[in-house]
Amino acid sequence: MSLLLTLNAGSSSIKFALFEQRPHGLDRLAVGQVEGLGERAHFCAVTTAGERHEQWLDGSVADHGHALQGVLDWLRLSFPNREVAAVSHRVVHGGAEHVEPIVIDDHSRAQLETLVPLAPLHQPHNLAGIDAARVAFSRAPQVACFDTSFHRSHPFVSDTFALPRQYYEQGIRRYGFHGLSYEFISRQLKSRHPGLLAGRVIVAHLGNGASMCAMRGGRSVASTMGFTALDGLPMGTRCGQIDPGVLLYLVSEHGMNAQSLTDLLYRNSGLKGMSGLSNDMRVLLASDLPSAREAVDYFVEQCRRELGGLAASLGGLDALVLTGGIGEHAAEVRSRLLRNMSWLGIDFDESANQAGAEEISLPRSSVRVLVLATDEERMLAEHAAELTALS
Ligand SMILES: Nc1ncnc2c1ncn2[C@@H]1O[C@H](COP(=O)(O)OP(=O)(O)O)[C@@H](O)[C@H]1O
Ligand SMILES: CC(=O)OP(=O)(O)O
Ligand SMILES: [Mg+2]
Repeated sequence: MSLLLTLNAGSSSIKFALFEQRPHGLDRLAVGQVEGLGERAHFCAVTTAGERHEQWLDGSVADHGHALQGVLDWLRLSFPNREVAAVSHRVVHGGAEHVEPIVIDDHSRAQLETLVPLAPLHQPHNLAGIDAARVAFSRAPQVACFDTSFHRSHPFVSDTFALPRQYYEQGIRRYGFHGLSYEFISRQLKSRHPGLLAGRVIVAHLGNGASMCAMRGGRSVASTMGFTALDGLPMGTRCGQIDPGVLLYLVSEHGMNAQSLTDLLYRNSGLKGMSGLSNDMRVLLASDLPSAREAVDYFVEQCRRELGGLAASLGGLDALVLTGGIGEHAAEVRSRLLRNMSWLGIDFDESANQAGAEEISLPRSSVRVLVLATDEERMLAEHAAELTALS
């Protein structure tokens, strides 16, 4: 049976998962990650059978190539004589063109490079992962799955900014991101809660990157993220929605340029910038620092505003799904987000919320509130299986 490898490459880490194509579907064989790229890299993989493999990788400054060599070595050791039939990559930006996954060739690889300025925190690393995988797994097709594709169903009003039309034509649009996560949740609704799929649903993907997606009939009709993955909700290190006048002011009065603004808005803002402590929600919730409390307050406030805005855009709400690291695990954040929302039809059950139940709305709530685990890796594998079966 063929193996599929999925890669989600970030600036300092590569997360991976290994799947096997079986007649009944895809079985996950292992998950792992290589952390500390650019410094001393650490490899860790755990098989579904429970075997754990950890090691420090050789090489003074380990890069994406070293990391994938580590994956290759582990594969040879743990799954001898098994060939990887395809490698599936999460690529954050696909622009206006890519409405579905593709098998990468030289032409598409070059085209994806032009989108680096639109996703500086992700795209360069996604492409470095692809380049390294083309070397490490030279016989396997490389599949790119885009975070933006799921949102290409946006109507024009959710896809544009209020700029002269020529900018829209030039590609300055609200693309939206976290599409693999939303697609997975949409498929989960279809299989587990089919009655909800046709309705008006908001999915909140609250992780280190955070966004919300308004869906109708399981398709995206609006998202809080825009041209880049900076807009909308505040995130671990990103600012979220900001008055563009602030940026003009920082350029004209503080002498900031594109590079210093990129560092400020992508790497040093959000929960980390506001708290001066950490980008990690767990650390902030456990802290007594007033700045940590303010950062969480701001996060919750912006989530509530966007929730109300997207519900208005949908003309009402049938279900809210919470997912991502914070959405799935931070009961306190969920509780603060859902409190005093009866006006929107949300009445939640605090004990079900604290207990980690899948459904946390009360029977009288006209909006059903679900906590569902997302799985971007499985979505990557499913796309690669579908695409390579066709080619
Ligand atoms: N038990 C928890 N309580 C509160 N926050 C949590 C918990 N587990 C994870 N998180 C938060 O989830 C965020 C990471 O989300 P995740 O979706 O894993 O991010 P990534 O985008 O890196 O995949 C971090 O802010 C982390 O603190
Ligand atoms: C698009 C995005 O923000 O991704 P992540 O959550 O992985 O940072
Ligand atoms: Mg994420």
